[in-house]
Amino acid sequence: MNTHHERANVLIEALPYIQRLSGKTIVVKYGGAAMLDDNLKKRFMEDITLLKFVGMNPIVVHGGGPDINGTLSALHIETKFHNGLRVTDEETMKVVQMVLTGRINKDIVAGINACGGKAVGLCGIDGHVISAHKCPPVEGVDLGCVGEIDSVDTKLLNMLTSDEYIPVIAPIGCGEHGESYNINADTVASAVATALKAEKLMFLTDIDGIRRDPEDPSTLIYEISSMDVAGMIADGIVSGGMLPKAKACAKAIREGVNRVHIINGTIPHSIILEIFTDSGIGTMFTK
Ligand SMILES: Nc1ncnc2c1ncn2[C@@H]1O[C@H](COP(=O)(O)OP(=O)(O)O)[C@@H](O)[C@H]1O
Ligand SMILES: CC(=O)N[C@@H](CCC(=O)OP(=O)(O)O)C(=O)O
Repeated sequence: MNTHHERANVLIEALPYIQRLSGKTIVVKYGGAAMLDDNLKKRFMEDITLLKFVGMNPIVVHGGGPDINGTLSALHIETKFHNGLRVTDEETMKVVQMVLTGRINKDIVAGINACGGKAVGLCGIDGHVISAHKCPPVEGVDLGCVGEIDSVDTKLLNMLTSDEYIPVIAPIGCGEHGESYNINADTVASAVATALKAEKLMFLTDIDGIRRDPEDPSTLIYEISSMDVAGMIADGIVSGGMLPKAKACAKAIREGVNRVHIINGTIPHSIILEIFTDSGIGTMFTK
């Protein structure tokens, strides 16, 4: 991009998207490789800050699975997953809460603030935003402190977004007796977007979207109906960490979120590319 004219054109092309999404809630699930690379992290913080400055209401829900694994391993605590969910005993729960609400949440908040935004970090315990109960056993496996969401209280989130703040949410839920629950961040992003009737929900991950063959980039599915997700899970096409993500996407679109996308967080400024272009990127979910 060389001339002033070309630069101005780029900004003008963004105008219809800014007009359409101004005042609208955009929930972004931040996770995977985009969270591990410093350069990508910086680009992510810039994108979120930009969305706020052009009048949208971005909300970040973050994960941190790899970071939790690293800390557990340093503490010689075994990591176990079942169906993409961490089997979370009491000891593991302490580490999960420490890593998510302590280190990761504050890193993201500080990063957005350094870009000129005003981020506020919280988890589902703060303001009792996410009420949860213990998840029943999955295929006979007791997942310990893994929670299922009962409700999302939108009051605090609306207070923040209607002002100059950007909420950054760690995926911890709160039980009725004050106990903490570990909830998959994709599930939290979906529930938050649904409760807020968000215009858009985007999942940043380490792959370009849902593929028919996870190993073959040419099999990327550009558009998928939420009705087809269960079949793809049953056929074993969607597995591992993509399981909660695909379920979360299908649920959000069925429950009224207008647009739901899985996009590749390893592409710098992937959020901007998705929002400010007609073709978008990644896998888009439809009803
Ligand atoms: N059909 C599929 N298409 C794409 N990725 C898939 C599929 N099935 C399983 N996966 C796996 O899911 C991973 C993404 O999930 P995960 O690593 O948990 O992401 P995140 O950390 O962003 O939540 C991909 O890297 C891929 O290995
Ligand atoms: C129940 C459950 O699995 N919770 C997740 C919460 C973090 C998360 O979801 O992180 P990613 O988005 O990076 O996978 C966990 O303990 O890893």
